[in-house]
Amino acid sequence: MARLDVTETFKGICFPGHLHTQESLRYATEFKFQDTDTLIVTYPKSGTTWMQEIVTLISCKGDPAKSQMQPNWTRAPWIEQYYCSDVLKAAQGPRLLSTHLPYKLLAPALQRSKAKVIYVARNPKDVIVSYYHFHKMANFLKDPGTFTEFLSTFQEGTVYYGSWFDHVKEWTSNARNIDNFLYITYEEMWEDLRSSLEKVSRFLQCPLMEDELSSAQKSCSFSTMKENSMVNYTLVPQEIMDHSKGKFMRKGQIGDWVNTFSTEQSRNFDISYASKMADSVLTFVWETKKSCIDSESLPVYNS
Ligand SMILES: Nc1ncnc2c1ncn2[C@@H]1O[C@H](COP(=O)(O)OS(=O)(=O)O)[C@@H](OP(=O)(O)O)[C@H]1O
Repeated sequence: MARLDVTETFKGICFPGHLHTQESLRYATEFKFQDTDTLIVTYPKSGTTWMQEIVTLISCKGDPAKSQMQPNWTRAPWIEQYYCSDVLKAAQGPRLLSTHLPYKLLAPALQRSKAKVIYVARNPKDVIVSYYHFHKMANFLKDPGTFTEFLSTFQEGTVYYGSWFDHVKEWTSNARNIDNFLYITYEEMWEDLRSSLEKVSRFLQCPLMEDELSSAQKSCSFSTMKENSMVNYTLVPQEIMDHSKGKFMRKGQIGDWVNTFSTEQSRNFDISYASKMADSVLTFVWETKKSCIDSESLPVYNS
């Protein structure tokens, strides 16, 4: 199967050619979800790997040995990536799946099942900074140029996987069309990991005992995951991800965008955010545990 070339798109969106083919993207849009599936949905750099680890640890009752048996990309494969169908042939029991695809590409397939969906969102300014650094260390992504250039491409929505604005708006505003939908933010997980683990375990109907919860919390902390080769991508060859240029588990912070954005870039982004999100029924408040409030006020970012 031919990998996508640099200029090739699928339904108007570009994807990293190293991981995608036209067939793999079609496979995802026609995916046969099972009612027992759990699907983690994220825009890139929003906490995908973290949630993959959290769900794995919840399903193995906090046992770190079990969660360290396989790398995250086979434990919770991205359904749009070319190797997914092979990985799933060997899958046993309820499946944990991941996707960065926008809602409109997955809706028909998803609505035919009662699969559980966990949507993780993150402050877009932190997403942009994380995404920018990822482009610099992942050799299979095109050169992002300067931060100013990348910021402008991100705002135009011509980055890999398309517009962040459309992704968040479409998934959250269509949540009611999905039977089992959990919305959670990176910031919420960061501020209170234990409560977030409890929230996800309740959603998965897989309650944890106190000691299991403590063990899971330790294993999915940033410091533990940074050293865990099953999630930190150090198993990936250097020609694909060059860890001498930057780490996949980079900073794991909230509000760190202030160290990269200039005051003017931040102000311009706020204006662009306000106009692009104006038609959303939701306002995303990143600094509180509330996932959404009324649509009147501007977003509040962590600073
Ligand atoms: N446990 C934990 N705690 C806090 N932060 C964490 C954790 N695990 C992953 N991360 C951070 O998540 C960022 C990577 O996001 P994704 O996993 O969504 O990336 S990807 O889309 O799968 O490439 C990336 O963020 P940045 O550090 O800001 O670059 C990771 O460091």
